[in-house]
Amino acid sequence: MGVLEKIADIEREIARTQKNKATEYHLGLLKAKLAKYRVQLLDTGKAAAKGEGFDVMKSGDARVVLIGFPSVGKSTLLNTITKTHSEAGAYEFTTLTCIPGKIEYNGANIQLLDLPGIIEGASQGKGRGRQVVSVAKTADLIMIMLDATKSDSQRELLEAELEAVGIRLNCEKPNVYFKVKNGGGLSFNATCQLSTLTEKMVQSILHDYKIFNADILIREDITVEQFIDVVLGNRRYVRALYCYNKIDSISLEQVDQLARTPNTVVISCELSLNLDYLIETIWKNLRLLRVYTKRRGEFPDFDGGLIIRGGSTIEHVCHAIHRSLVSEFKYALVWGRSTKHNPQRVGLSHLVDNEDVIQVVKRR
Ligand SMILES: Nc1nc2c(ncn2[C@@H]2O[C@H](COP(=O)(O)OP(=O)(O)OP(=O)(O)O)[C@@H](O)[C@H]2O)c(=O)[nH]1
Ligand SMILES: [K+]
Ligand SMILES: [Mg+2]
Repeated sequence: MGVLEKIADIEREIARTQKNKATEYHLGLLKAKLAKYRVQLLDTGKAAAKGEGFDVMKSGDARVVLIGFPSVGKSTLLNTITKTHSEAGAYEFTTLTCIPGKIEYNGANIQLLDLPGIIEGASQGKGRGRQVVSVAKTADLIMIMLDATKSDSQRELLEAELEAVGIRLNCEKPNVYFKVKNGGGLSFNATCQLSTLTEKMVQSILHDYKIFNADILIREDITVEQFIDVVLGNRRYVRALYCYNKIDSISLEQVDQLARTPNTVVISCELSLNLDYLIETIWKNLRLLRVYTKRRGEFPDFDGGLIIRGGSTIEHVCHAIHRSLVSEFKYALVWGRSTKHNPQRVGLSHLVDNEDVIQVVKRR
């Protein structure tokens, strides 16, 4: 009998078994068996050819990726906060590919990706682990979804899997200038006190990587690991939000404690608890800005607006309006948080802020 038939058999048996105290144990065994076969399905790639179903096109203003162990409620969340349907079930590995959904908030379209659950060893390729973590690398925000009823070790295990593929969560790229050259030896400088890293360590690390000529300028107190990250260069620095689901099944005290953890939101998909706050927090973590443009003598359209990344300038805004606008740009008038007085006349390099109103004046 093939894996698919075995799965179908067990699913049938689960369906016809009445749920009660006496059958609880039997059902538990069936679900465990089902999960085992579904992992086999993932490993052998029978569910989909290698990588198939994981190359979802980026769309919208930003991408949020759901990462978590099986059955924490990732698909249920997608079903609850987007119009897309992704199969959810009480057994592990219900989801086998990448399912995209869309959150509309504050005028922005945010892509939300549901993925198979990952297990310990995912980064080494267990289950669909490798594909899942490589999708995580493309995220603007990783949502680490956890089951509030399970032990907190799940959180560290997930972090370790993401670390192992070069994802760095909630930290900035180290402020280091590093450039490999063709000759001239190693030139090492630091603009600050270093508490662990020394010139000698840097030399021996670089020798290990067969780098003998390079300029190194360290601008902040970093660790050895951070320096190795800089040398390897293929690290992704991604923001992460921790989301504990199923708070309907734990005590109020426990909810309260989890909710106080940094970068954390507690929810219940089943009872629709705190979902608005989750979406608001996603928006904040993405650091997107909404700005409004207006023509001379007219009011801005506050229902429209442009969605841009935090840290954007007037030049970025011009590009978002029209490709050729920068070449015709004379100055811009800005009303809002980014200005000292309203309106303020600014140039292309002016940093905009959320809810700014912008009027671009062209050269004639
Ligand atoms: N009590 C409770 N159960 C929930 C909640 N959200 C989801 N569930 C249940 O958790 C189980 C797993 O849900 P899924 O959405 O399939 O979980 P998943 O993380 O997508 O699972 P995989 O795709 O298998 O990795 C289902 O039986 C859901 O009904 C919740 O807020 N509270
Ligand atoms: K599931
Ligand atoms: Mg799922």
